[in-house]
Amino acid sequence: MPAGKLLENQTVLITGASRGVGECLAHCLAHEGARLILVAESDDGLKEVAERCKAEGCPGVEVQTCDLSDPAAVQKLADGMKGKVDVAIMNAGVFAGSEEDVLKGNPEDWERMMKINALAPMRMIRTLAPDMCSKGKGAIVCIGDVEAVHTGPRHAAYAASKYALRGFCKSTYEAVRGSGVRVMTVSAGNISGTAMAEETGKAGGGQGAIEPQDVAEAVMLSFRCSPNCVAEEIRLFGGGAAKPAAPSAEELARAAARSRLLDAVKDQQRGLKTSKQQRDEVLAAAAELAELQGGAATTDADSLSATWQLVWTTEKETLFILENARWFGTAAGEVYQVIDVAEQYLQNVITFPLEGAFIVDSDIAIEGDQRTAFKFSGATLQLPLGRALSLPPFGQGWFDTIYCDDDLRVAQDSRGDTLVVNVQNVHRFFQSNSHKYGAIWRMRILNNKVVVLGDPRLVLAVVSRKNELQKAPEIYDTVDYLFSPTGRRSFFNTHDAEEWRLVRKSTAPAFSLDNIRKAFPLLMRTTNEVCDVLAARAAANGGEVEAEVAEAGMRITLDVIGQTLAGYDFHARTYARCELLEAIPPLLAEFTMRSTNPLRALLHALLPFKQESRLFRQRVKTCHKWWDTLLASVRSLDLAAADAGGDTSLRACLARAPIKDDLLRPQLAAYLVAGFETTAHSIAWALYEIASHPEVQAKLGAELAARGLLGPGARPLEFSDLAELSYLNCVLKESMRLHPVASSGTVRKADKALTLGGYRLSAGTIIWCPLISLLTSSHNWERAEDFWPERWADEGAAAAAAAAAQRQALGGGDGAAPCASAPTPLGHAAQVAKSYLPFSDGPRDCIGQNLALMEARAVLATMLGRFELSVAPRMGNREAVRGAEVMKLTLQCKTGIHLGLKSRGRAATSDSP
Ligand code: HEM
Repeated sequence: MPAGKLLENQTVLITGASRGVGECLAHCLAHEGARLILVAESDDGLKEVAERCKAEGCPGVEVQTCDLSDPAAVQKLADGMKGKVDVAIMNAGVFAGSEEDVLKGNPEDWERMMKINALAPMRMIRTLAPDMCSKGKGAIVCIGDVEAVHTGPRHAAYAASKYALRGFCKSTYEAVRGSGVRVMTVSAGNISGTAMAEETGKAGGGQGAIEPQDVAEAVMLSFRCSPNCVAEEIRLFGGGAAKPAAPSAEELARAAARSRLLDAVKDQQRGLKTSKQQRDEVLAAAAELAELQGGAATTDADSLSATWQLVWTTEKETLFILENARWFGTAAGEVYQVIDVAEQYLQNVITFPLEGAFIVDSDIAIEGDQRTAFKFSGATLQLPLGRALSLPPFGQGWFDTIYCDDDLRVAQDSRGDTLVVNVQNVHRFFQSNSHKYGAIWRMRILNNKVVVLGDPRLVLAVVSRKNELQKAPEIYDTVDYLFSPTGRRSFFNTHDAEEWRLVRKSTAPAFSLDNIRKAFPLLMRTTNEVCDVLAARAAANGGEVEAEVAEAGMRITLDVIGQTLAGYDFHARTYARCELLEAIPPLLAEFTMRSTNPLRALLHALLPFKQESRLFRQRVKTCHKWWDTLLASVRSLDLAAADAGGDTSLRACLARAPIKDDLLRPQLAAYLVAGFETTAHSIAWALYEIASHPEVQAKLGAELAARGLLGPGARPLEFSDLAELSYLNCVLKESMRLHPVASSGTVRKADKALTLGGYRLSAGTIIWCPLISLLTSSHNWERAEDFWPERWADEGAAAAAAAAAQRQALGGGDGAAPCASAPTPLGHAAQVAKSYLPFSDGPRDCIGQNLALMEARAVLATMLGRFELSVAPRMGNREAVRGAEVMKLTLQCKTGIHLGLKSRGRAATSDSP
């Protein structure tokens, strides 16, 4: 065990340790190196907690059962602990009876509560406190309730028992003060998942609920307190975190008007193909949007400064150039407006691919809430081969920003023209350029020459074993610092082919279908627990609730990867606060931006005190702390036992790999990062598509019903069902095509000169293979932009063959990759099917694809079996959802994927809410 843990060599007793706060405490304390004595009324669940603590590296765990309502049993327990424990945490408590008021309560229930909640801990303290005082050290913590601080008309006897405990603790605190022994009460209200919450019908939390993990963290805080001071009481109330507010009527109206505007400009080629009627529709939608914004200030540095891309305009000069670029021997590319308010600078750019551009520079000055004045300061016509023609400045004017949000801006200028611009995502940039320029095209990132591929055959040639091109350090090195404080690289981003081979080979057995299948029971438990939480919320809300399903997916996949990778349980499925879930998404967003703008790293280094820089450092530090936790957990595995039992889990494979800690740490980080977000967002996009297509949902419902997997009386999903749910597999496959979470694909570097697609590439060229270009281009697919699951299912022989192949892949354990055996597309040649590469291809393809597909299929089947889905109004229409796409290493929806979940009435399937 690494030195320096908070409770190293200390023995801690926890009562009520089989669940809830007691269980969370056990995990926290195990991490801090404590030996544990876990007590509960029965064995139920207690041994499992003990096993998990051992797996997390706890140096010693003992379990004891004790009926705390029996004074003799309590005294026996207390006597046995004398001289043995350094810390005693009195956590067990009951809420007996009902919520009735004092006039209707049952005295027998009162007696039970007094015995367990007050008299048992009092007896324990009476025995243990003097013993600790004689040693001059120790700590006693009682888990109380805020009902003993603020009492209402109900729960009278329960409150009385907690008052008694609080009083006894406070008095003991005074009595032992100065002896070196600490006594503290943690009073918490409405802890979700506790006996009280369950018995009062609040299981699963609700508004103002506190998670067991929150209480455990408060207790841990007291151990971290300086020895110079003592905490007497900590009171915890729910409602600290802002509850996601339901969208207001104004927000919904704005979202609808925004969608109308985007719909109106669609297919109009930036204004080149606009009829008079369409023009009036666009202007009316823009005016409506401006009015709904209520004249709120739209012109400030934050909202204006960005690189905006033209969506639609009435400006004649711009439309003239776009229409007639071919007269100058070129094609018109994109039109950008680059605004930097701090530098008082605006640049209008019309690109002429591949290397030309017409650039007009202006000085700007903000003149009011909406008005920005500009004055042209120069113009340049940039021609291929580095030639440029300077033109003189020629005028001035102003524009009013009538509407502006994070991604969309509408402006009207001094000549009466209207301009609709948006912020473009990097994946859509790749997609649209590949569509326009075809199989292979060039771009630059700072000084780097980049060649982008949109043809599946070229991509396959680049990623194949034959070429074995290494990943481009210019792009992948940005994540080094996240994966390891010392900059050691993982096999995901290493430049060292030998190191990659070693780790890939050592861990490959963990991803065989036979091995993945062993994680199925864990996956189902985790999925059902998350569904239980959502179902409890729906029940408390009349049967239906709005949920953010990407988060639900991440809570499932994080717990699964934590257990398979390191035998570590994050408990994310309980909806407890989870540091990694908070830290990783914004970090991945930052690293994605760094890969196309390396100057960001420099900015963070130059301005270390900016809030953005501080947050970045803090989050990276949090991740580094967790990598250490995972490392300790992997190293605590009993390898001899694992070898004897033929354990080929990822944890065992990594523990066995002949690598030292400094190299193992980044592998754990890479596996964790690659292994949960990707799958969760794929699940969320598929659920979105299902919710958006009622006919698809109905067909899926019928498929599940036919197998007894739908609604209240459904049987549990089994592993063998996954291969048989052929329509569900088509839906997932199509959704992963249309929303490829690994849109950026893979980026390689030519180590020597090579010929590709007839072009000679010099050594050092970066070769970018954005998978989105393969997966969504109309060069490769019929109805490329449509969600069309049926493309994967032929009614006749092809479907039967595909299902058989799939059965073999997921059930047969022959090691074949499931994507290779999934249905083939309708009406396309096999060669076109090669465009379907959501997991990349070749020796550096996704090692986790079997796990990912099993997870996605099982979660979709379970959620659909338990809920009917609808798209929440706050999502807006498809155009709005597309506008909210964002690449944060994975492709996701900026605002989350909010769906209405209507419970199908199945009872909870897990013990804990
Ligand atoms: C739907 C979910 C997933 C998708 C779409 C996906 C996609 C990909 C893609 C496209 C690559 C190649 C990246 C590159 O070349 O830069 C990749 C690599 C990788 N993936 Fe996944 N992945 C998914 C889930 C997972 C899971 C669940 C795990 C782990 C348990 C995982 C672990 C990895 C690792 C370690 C690599 C690097 C392999 C190497 O370089 O040899 N992925 N993934």
